[in-house]
Amino acid sequence: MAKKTTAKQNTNNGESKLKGIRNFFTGERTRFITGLVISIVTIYVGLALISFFFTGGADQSKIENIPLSDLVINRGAVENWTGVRGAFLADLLMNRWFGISSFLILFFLGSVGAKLMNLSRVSLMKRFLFSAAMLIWGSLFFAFIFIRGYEDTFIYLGGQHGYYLSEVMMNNIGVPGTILLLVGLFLIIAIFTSKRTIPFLQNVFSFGWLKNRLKHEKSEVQDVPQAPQPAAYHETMEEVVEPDEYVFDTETEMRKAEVEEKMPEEEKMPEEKEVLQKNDFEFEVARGDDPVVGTAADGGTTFEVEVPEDEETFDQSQLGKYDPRLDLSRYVFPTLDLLKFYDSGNVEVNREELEENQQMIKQTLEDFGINIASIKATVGPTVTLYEIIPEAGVRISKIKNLEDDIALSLSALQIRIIAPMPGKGTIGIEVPNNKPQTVSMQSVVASRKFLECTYDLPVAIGKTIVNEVFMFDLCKTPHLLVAGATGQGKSVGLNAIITSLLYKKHPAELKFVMVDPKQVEFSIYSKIERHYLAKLPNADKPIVTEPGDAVATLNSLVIEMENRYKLLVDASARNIKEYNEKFISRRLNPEKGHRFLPYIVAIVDEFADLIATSGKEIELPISRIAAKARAVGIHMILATQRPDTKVITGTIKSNFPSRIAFKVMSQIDSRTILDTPGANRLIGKGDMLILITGSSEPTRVQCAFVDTPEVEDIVNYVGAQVAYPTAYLLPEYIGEGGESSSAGTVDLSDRDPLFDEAARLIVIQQQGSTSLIQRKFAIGYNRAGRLMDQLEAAGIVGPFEGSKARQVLIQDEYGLEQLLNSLK
Ligand SMILES: Nc1ncnc2c1ncn2[C@@H]1O[C@H](COP(=O)(O)OP(=O)(O)OP(=O)(O)O)[C@@H](O)[C@H]1O
Repeated sequence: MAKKTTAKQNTNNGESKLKGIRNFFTGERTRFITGLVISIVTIYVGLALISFFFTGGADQSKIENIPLSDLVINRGAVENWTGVRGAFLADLLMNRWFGISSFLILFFLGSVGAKLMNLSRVSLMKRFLFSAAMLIWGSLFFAFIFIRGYEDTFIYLGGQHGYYLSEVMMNNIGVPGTILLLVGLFLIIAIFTSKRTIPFLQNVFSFGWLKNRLKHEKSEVQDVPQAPQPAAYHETMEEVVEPDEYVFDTETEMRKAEVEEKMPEEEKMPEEKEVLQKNDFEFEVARGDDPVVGTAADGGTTFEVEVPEDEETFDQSQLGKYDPRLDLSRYVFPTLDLLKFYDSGNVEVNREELEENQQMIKQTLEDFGINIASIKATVGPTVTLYEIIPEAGVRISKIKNLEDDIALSLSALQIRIIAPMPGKGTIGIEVPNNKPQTVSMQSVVASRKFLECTYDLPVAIGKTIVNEVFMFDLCKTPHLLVAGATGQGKSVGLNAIITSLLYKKHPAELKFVMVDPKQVEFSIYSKIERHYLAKLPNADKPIVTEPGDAVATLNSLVIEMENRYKLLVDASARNIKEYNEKFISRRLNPEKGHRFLPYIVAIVDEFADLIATSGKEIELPISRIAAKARAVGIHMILATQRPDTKVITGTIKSNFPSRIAFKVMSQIDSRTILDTPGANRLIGKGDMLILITGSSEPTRVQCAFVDTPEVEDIVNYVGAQVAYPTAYLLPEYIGEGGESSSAGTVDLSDRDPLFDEAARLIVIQQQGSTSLIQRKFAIGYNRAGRLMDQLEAAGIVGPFEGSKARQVLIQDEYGLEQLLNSLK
């Protein structure tokens, strides 16, 4: 047995070493260094090639037909700037291989270096195919052009490769055949390289350019007086229409189309023939494959006017794909070394503990008259699952009732019985390990499962009982309710969710709305305001901490949701993914308000406090977002310490099918969150039950641990990089009373008319409660909240204290009247 354990440990050690080696080679640092080395080598070879043009002749006799080993001994004798190795390499590449096309090898190597250093995001496969094709073509081309001069020069511009190839071609298909082959190959390469090639060729082959020129000349010769045109129209046309140098360009076409649209109706009358003639070529281009359509007889009505109006026909795909990351194209994702490594990724197995526990479980059950047919243990990071098969005839409910007895016999704080295990035909007993292991965020973020996942909003939150990384797609969840008693790992869990997303999503693709009434949980993320946060236009802080601002922000999110729906309908897209795909392929017109839509994840911490202070006012936007926002990429995470039914109401529950429960104090709380007991039997410290929409049973997961210094390192890393000019601005929300939402400072010179009355009420009642003001004066929450802010600014009440009423700082009416007088 001992041998077996040692063997297993050895295997584990071996695996973790292998993992370490793999991590080393795939790590950010290694990639960067490799990229740097490749770039330096590229520059060196580039210098060798350039030098070859000047020194190749002198070096020729010294290096030709001499092996490199002999040359190295003869160090220093060559003139090439890069020494004997450079001279040899340049001679090899230039003369013996591909000639001057060899620079394309450097082009590809440079691209590899830049990609590894994260300086560019080109597709290496495309670069490789382009470089390889042009290398062969270029070599053949230069050899063919300069074939006569080969004997008289030290430099073979096409290299020996091109020289032999062009000789073979000329012998087989003759000079004209070789020229045609070269032209054909060049055009094929150009077609694969640029989307503009085909329209360009269509224009050339249909002699469109010639017709344009003729028309242009004709109109000049006829010298027909120009119809009066609006200045703007005239100027723009001159800028856009250059028939002589005409190249197909959809962007230009669109601009022309707009100009046409701006034209007053009478400007388009048939008598202004020259205008139409001037525009004739536009129809031709719009239907490049059908030159007949573009005659003046068509009346010049179709393309220019219709395209901008009909979203379906808007198509700028010739411009290539829109890159949403372009603004922050240098953005570098946080590296894995910012996270701490707490565990080896492997669970340590304590055989003695396992056997002892098995024995005790068996014994306890036997004491209650339950015999077991078999027992099997699966060791997780913090909990071990013992699966038992009782002998025939045992009632399951009987075992379920023994939770406390088994816990007592195992001296365990909490055990959880799952009877029966879904889909397994066994009964599971989860027992906490004596030595629980911390699951580091590093181990889940660096896992292959996470790195290779293709979820839209991937969250790797921890490890299951079988030590597998547990992941879910927030897009599918689509909203999440997180609950757990204080100190059981809720904040760490929220940070783990945010961290996962930061490791996978570019700032262009994701924005967070953070609501944090405790004021301490999310303040750390302020540093990434201009990268990842969304806020109200006039909010001075990116993290929402005041209930009034929370109401305004969530209502603004509802407006954002509605706006996004309008865009989706306009684009005939069913969801944000389809919409963004259309936008990226430039089939949506930005001038009609279309834009790339980032996902928005709204995280509301201490939701219970907000419900206590704002009640329906906050519940309403939350319910609307939860019910509808999924399709437009807005997802919500609600977290609360107090999972009672007043907070997690039926409406909230029905809209949040996915839930996470950390340890809670009672079975009732567990039922409130998960609809089943069990969360009360968790062991804390990140131990949780996750119910993801679609699954009937919650999964037990040990939450990954991410410490505040780690989060700090990540936000510092992100925050130090180039950012957008501002946070993502949500639409302005006009609150009750017609005032716009504001999180700015309070102006006491502009007090609410009810200010004095409200102050008296608060001081007489000695209760700093917003809802009291609301009730007494029959006003909405927003106005009451603003009044409370003014009372705070005047020093009548203390600061916001979560669910508790504010402290009243003025003890009697006399003191208050004095203060009110001083404000006048
Ligand atoms: N996943 C985890 N792994 C290991 N330890 C954890 C984990 N999560 C939390 N802990 C421990 O529990 C402590 C409390 O966690 P956390 O601050 O997340 O609790 P909380 O539920 O947010 O509490 P509160 O609601 O009072 O803010 C942490 O400081 C840490 O020591």
